[in-house]
Amino acid sequence: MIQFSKPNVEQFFQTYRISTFAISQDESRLVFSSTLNGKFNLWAMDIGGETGYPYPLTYNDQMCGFIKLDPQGRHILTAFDRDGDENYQMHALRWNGGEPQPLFAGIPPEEKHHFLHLSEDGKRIYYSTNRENPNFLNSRVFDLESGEDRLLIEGKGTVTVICAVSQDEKRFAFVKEYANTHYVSYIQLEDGQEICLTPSPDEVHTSGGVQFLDGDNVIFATDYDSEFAYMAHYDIKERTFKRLCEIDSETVVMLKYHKDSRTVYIVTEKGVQDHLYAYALDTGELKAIPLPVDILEQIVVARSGNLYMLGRGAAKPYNIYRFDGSRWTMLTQNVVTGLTETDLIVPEVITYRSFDGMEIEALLFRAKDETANGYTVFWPHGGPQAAERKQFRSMFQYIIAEGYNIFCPNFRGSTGYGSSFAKLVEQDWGEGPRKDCLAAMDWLFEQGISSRDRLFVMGGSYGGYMTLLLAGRNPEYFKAAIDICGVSNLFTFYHSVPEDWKPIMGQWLGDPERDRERFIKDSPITYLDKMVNPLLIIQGANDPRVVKAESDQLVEELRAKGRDVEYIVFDDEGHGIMRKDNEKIAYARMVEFMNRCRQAKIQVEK
Ligand SMILES: CC(=O)N[C@@H](C)C(=O)N[C@@H](C)C(=O)N[C@@H](C)C(=O)O
Repeated sequence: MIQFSKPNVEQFFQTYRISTFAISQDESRLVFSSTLNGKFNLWAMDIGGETGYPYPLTYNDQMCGFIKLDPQGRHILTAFDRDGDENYQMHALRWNGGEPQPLFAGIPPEEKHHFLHLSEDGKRIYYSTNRENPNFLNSRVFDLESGEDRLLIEGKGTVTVICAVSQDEKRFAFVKEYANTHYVSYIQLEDGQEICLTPSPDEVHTSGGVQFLDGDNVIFATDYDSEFAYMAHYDIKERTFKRLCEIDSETVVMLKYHKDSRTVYIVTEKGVQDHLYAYALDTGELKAIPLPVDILEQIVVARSGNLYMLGRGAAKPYNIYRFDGSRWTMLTQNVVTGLTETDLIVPEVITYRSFDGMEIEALLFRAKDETANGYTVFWPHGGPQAAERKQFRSMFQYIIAEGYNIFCPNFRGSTGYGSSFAKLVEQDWGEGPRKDCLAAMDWLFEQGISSRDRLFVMGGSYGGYMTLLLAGRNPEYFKAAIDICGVSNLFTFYHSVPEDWKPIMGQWLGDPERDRERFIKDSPITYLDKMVNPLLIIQGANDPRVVKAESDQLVEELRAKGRDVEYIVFDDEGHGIMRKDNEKIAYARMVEFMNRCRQAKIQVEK
């Protein structure tokens, strides 16, 4: 029989990313933002038949923040940033695409818009912006016909964002954010009165995802007085709060209401996987809907009741699906060219005990016997209040096909394991989570999966920070490390984050004056002398979250000491690597770097 050679980096990157999508009101047209031609652009597919063929709508090669189709099919509303700077600015496009037209003329490059809602008649856009209020944001309504742009909600005290609009556009919901684990939703009434949706705004809790059932009733997700967020109801007339639907050990992360059938679609997260349910408002019946993916990124409920979903799985790239009440149809055929799902690796979900007895969940991807090289890549995730989940990553599948195992611990601070667990990283970036990583490495050694000579550490953003901190404090545990846009210095990071993150920095990370000693202890740059393992550092020049200076300062210091540091900067990237040509360069360099380090004799004191 013909023997095919093993897949190379090219093959894994024939898949594309999809970041968001929209469906036309008559469900004949799907518009999505994707790297189908290598860089993010908008694409359309006519899906009146069972499937369609994608055709391009833009050629500006930029990420978009949202897509909204005019209900009468006159135009498309969207927002683009510039090469990863995350300053998404609203634009309109002709229905059949072309050159995007800015909605606001002459605005500065640092202005950004978060779209929320387009009125039923397609005339008014509700959005939040940093214009005139860079730290706390303002929410406004822009009239597309008259050009009037009116202030609705002024952000005061902390970041404040509009999150729902009643059907008659007289009442608005907005959310005040104090931390990733503390945000509170309110309703603004016609007379300007503000009503908190939970019994006490002073209790630390989350409440968000508000949906108006009608002018007087809203549903939302909250963890008020609970470890896991549930669906709650608020009656504005009666001023009453009620728990409506709780699902054991699952966190409600998204709600979508379908008015005609009085059904709420509930998305929950539980550890490394998502779940979907249909909840009947009139009977309280809750039905699980089996999913064709592990992770749900976005759902849209059409007027007909059809569900559209963007999702991915451990061995399934991003795809958009339609659910007609009985079966899912994959509308975008995004697969790894030439491979089947059985050629790809799905992870085992394992648990291990950490230094203080806490149980930690982790994903273990094992390379196939025929390709395994005996080495393992240890991947601390970003966020830090995110989790590594069963989400397709071309990079992972490529590295595994090259023979490496990958291990991803959901250390304390990860989401999906309850509110208290997520809070454990707050103001403790470098101690508890790092010790969870060391306990995971010890577990890998005890199980015979890896050893100190056969382990690499690699991560992005907070994961890059943890990689660098481990390299500085515990270099004897592994051979070499790869940092992708990681924080190197908590003092400079604190001052360089986007202006609208500043109100939450104290709760999230701490205060550089009050917590000076801890900032020094938890900054990787404090440990230059011990940072002796070879390092590969990758950075986007336009990253607004972890700015390039974070990588520059570390590279400069280490090179001055004569250390083995490779440094790659992508001029057209922001926080992470999004463009396919850059992905191929970066991931091929990672594998080359690890292959080189495997051969080299590296002396780290054990
Ligand atoms: C609400 C919000 O945006 N909070 C931010 C402070 C936040 O948590 N951002 C993270 C998603 C993030 O970008 N963190 C970096 C450091 C990362 O690890 O990716």
